[in-house]
Amino acid sequence: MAYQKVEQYEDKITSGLIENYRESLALLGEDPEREGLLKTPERVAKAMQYLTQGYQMDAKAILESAKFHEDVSEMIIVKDIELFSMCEHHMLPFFGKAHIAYIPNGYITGLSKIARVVDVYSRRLQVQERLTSQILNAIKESLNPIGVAVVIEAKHLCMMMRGVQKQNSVTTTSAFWGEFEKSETRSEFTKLISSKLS
Ligand SMILES: Nc1nc2c(ncn2[C@@H]2O[C@H](COP(=O)(O)OP(=O)(O)OP(=O)(O)O)[C@@H](O)[C@H]2O)c(=O)[nH]1
Ligand SMILES: [Zn+2]
Repeated sequence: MAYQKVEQYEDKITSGLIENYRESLALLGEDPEREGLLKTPERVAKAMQYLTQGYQMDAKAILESAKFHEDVSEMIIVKDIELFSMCEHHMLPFFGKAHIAYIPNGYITGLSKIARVVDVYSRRLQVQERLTSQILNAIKESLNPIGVAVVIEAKHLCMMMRGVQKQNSVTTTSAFWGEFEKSETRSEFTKLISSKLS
């Protein structure tokens, strides 16, 4: 019964979005009834729901679902994690890579969970700075590590295909906590994320 109610609620949201996109097409000067656009409002509604599904996800639950006791005290780095998000100002994509490190304090998490946390926060309307700090905070609060570092490099379509129209600028944001606030730990991390696998 409860499940049915959730389903009905989700259907209502989807049909509301479809109606809105149909109207938007007309307002933009298109004919929503022409063949190629008939299913477009539905496709866009589904795409937008997919791209914002992070609101329904719990980063800490994901990290804790594969939390293992392990006496490791070395830096663990997962780098070059692709990310696709949408800027909250223009609802246009920004995309790039995240590099994440933590130093465990008795607990590690599954490596894939680190990449999943990136998806949880990037599949929302975002600014790159907040995305960076939300990832850091989730790891910090779930694993209670000795330190966490997050660096994100991204290109923003709102700066490329409109507005200032700069095609090559890359924005780098970073957040460091704990041991990574020390310059030697931070530089070891920076050195390791810049090295290429051969
Ligand atoms: N700090 C930050 N700014 C962002 C991000 N994504 C987009 N922006 C910026 O948000 C700003 C919004 O500025 P506004 O002046 O309100 O919007 P606008 O008139 O569309 O600005 P222009 O893009 O300069 O044409 C722009 O400078 C964007 O480049 C982000 O992730 N972080
Ligand atoms: Zn933007």
